[in-house]
Amino acid sequence: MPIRSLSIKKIRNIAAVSFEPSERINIIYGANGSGKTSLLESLHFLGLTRSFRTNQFRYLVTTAEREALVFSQIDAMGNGQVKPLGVSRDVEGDVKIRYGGNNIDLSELAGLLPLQLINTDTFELLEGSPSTRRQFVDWGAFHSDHSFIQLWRAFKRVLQQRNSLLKCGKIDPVLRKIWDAEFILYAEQMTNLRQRYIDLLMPDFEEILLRLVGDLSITVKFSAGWDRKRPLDELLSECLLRDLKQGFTSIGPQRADLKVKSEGISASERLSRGQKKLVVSALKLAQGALFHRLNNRACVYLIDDLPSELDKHHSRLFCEFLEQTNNQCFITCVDPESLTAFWKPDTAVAYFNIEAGQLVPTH
Ligand SMILES: Nc1ncnc2c1ncn2[C@@H]1O[C@H](COP(=O)(O)OP(=O)(O)OP(=O)(O)O)[C@@H](O)[C@H]1O
Repeated sequence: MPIRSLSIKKIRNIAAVSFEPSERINIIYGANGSGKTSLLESLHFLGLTRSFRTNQFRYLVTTAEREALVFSQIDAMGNGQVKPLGVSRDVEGDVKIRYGGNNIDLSELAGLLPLQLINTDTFELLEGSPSTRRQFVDWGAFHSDHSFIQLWRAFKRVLQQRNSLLKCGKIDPVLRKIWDAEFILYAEQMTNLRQRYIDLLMPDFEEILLRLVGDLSITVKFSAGWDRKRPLDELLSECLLRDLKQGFTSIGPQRADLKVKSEGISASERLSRGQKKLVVSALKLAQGALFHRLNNRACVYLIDDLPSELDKHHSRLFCEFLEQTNNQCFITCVDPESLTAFWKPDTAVAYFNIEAGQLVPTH
């Protein structure tokens, strides 16, 4: 199990909370405004040094305090070797990440604690901009191939350079040739990894979707950001006049997307709220299943208000699926009774009641 113990300080209404979570299922329940989502936010902060609710970090830190801190003992590789992991960040944004007594950077942290979040914002995966779906694809590409992060960084640097040349309104042909050669090299390699990841993910997604929703026709197609049937250098040349006018590169991996459709129509237009939640959850659960197969490690799932939007039958199917995975789950809800009946007696389920930022183990 990844997280053995947790200590949270100065995050929203949580002044100080320490607890030992279950290796499998943790139900955190409490009234509105009690701190359930703040607890999930604290775990998200531990894994990614930021909130999922705000881009303004100072709002995550308890009012009138200067610094948020989450400290944990984690078995990152799932091999029984437990090491301390601590993340702190002050209101100015300065971050410290310590693992096993050493400072580490954000990409090392992301590798240690693979997190999956399912909350109301996850509808964005269907309804939001392509960048949300690129993040989804890149999470998987990052965790399934170690070269992806280098390629992504190299491509970002080339794209910035190319765009700043385009912004000048004219571009030296020799210079353009040099930058385009690099652009194409990284674009192709990065896109191959993204495509390969989606190809690997689809069988898991289809299987999980069938279990969660039954016979709902959903197709997921990766779109690279340009027509891959044609050479990218040709397309870049064709788009040059337009790109010079706009001051940015209009084709390439920075425009990649996932097209999710039901019966040929955009899933965001066609599906009900509950169906959307189940489709997004199936995508995220598929990522966890594939991650486990490729890395022999579990993910940490943060699921805010699991029962919302779902009827009892689908909540049960969701819980039954979670129960059969190896993931460590932190699930919030208002009423614990809405989830108690779903677990087998031998599943390690821990219940915690949160009241005004104070956590008490129950059951
Ligand atoms: N920076 C902050 N400092 C102190 N308290 C805060 C801060 N930000 C938010 N709060 C308060 O923290 C409390 C916990 O909010 P949270 O969203 O975690 O509740 P919740 O249990 O998830 O509620 P709900 O069921 O309504 O979603 C709220 O009362 C909120 O007003």
